[in-house]
Amino acid sequence: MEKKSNGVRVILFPLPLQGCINPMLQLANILHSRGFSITVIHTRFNAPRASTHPLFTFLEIPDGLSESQINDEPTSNVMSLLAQINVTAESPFRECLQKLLLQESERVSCLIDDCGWLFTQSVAESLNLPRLVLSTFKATLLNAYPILPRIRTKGYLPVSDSPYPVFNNDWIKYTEEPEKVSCLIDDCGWLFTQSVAESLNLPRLVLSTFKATFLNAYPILPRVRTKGYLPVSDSEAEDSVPEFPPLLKRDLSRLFGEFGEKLDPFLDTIVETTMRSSGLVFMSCEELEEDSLTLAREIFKVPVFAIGPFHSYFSASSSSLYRQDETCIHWLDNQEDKSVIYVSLGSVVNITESEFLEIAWGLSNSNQPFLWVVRPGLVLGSQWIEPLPGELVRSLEEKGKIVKWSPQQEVLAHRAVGGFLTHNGWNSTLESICEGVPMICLPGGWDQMLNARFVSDVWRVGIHLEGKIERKEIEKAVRMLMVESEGEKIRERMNVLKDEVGRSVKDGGSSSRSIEALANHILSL
Ligand SMILES: Cc1cn([C@H]2C[C@H](O)[C@@H](COP(=O)(O)OP(=O)(O)O[C@H]3O[C@H](CO)[C@@H](O)[C@H](O)[C@H]3O)O2)c(=O)[nH]c1=O
Ligand SMILES: C[C@@H](CO)CCNc1ncnc2nc[nH]c12
Repeated sequence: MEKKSNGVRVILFPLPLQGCINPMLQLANILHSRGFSITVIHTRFNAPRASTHPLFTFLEIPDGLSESQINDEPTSNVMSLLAQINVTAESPFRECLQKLLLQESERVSCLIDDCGWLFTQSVAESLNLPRLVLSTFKATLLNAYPILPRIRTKGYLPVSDSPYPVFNNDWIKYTEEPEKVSCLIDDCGWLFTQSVAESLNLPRLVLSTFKATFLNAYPILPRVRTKGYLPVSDSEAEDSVPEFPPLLKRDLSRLFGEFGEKLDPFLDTIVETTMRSSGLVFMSCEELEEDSLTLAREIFKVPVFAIGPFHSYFSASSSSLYRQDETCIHWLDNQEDKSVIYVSLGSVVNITESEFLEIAWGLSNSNQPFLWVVRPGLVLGSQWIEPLPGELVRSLEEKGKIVKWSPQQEVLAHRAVGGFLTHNGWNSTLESICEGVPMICLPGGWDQMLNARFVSDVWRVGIHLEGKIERKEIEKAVRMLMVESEGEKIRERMNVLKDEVGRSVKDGGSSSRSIEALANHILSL
């Protein structure tokens, strides 16, 4: 897939959340494999690890967050963090981008080097750089170069073969400078980037890290909130939201959380700036949501590219912000095929202590082996797993393994994993589909509510817990998915979906074609 540099640089600016950094770096890998050079501008908070991406240039900007916010990892209270950083990161971002574009305008005009260098002309030509030669000899001598070989062989002298020196071309990388910065691609959660890009005359593309169906709902979410569906009565809980299928009314309160009308100006800005952008990129594909992608074109009236999921080519684990506990892979190696339920609620969802205990008892009682990511800070008011009583820890350790952070994609790809109890963040949902792992859905809020509905009600590749974090329900769902015949049917449907999505990223598949179109679009900007 690797292509020669095309002399065009793209600037990426992820939101500083694990769930947003992963798709942005996936996009970076995809574009780099098509010949684009990549610069990633990022905040100090949740800075991606540059060392795992040596081919990209990373530029850090200050973000105005306090030391305690930066060190209080992992992220909690996403909405307020985003509200704050969307104010404080604006001018550092503008300055950084301005400086970058200024450098670009200082073009390198030519190379002047000594006539004694043998390789510089071809190097310069291959990079389209004019070359001038400096002779440090009297012109008479250089003039004689064409005839010197003839003089030497004329028989005036006895001569030995002179070996040619070997030159190392490694340092020619310096000429990567005269390239064009073609556009900015940043997260749909940034509110100020469209205006900054416009003021600098730089085209901007938007990356949605959500399913297209969810971004499509932004224009109507304020109306859905005020429509009077909330609070939802028991008799209406199962009804679908007419404006927003396949969402159910019972999903609405968790979707909006405590933010209410404070969300409206964000949603307005995002819709309006996306419409002014030069294009919209989704980490998604036609096979998963053809209708929503068509609708996105109608709503936002910009070119839309669905370019994923490319997880099988570029693992999301490489952009992990936290140290991954590799011992889980060894542990999985000792488990039977498709016997393990993997449990993870992503990087931002929080649960209460009692919910935590219910999950623990549910897993323990299910009698299935499990691998459970308990992120430090997952349980409100606790550092890590202290709320678990000692006897429970011991019984958990017999059957399962608890880690702080896993190499999730490798885990999902492991032959021993047969199910995923997930919060249905869009990344986790896609990774699970790519590896053909059926799910148990426990969404925490926001887009997760919608993703879970698709998994359980539309694609029917998972079991929905319907928010019941109760030991009996969890035990029942785990056994249903992992050992009962119902689980077998779900697994079969998941294998079909996995294959469809897998075809999309192969040569000629819809995502591959869409990447081609995106690359051409960027080159035309
Ligand atoms: C807990 C854990 C996570 N991960 C990786 C897997 C995923 O690529 C990524 C988590 O992304 P998501 O599954 O989308 O979840 P999350 O961090 O909640 O993501 C946020 O951003 C997502 C994309 O905007 C949203 O869909 C979610 O609702 C939002 O909360 O981190 C690991 O590699 N190891 C881990 O142990
Ligand atoms: C439901 C809450 C956690 O309890 C996560 C919402 N997650 C998010 N909320 C808003 N913008 C986001 N961009 C990426 N993720 C985002």
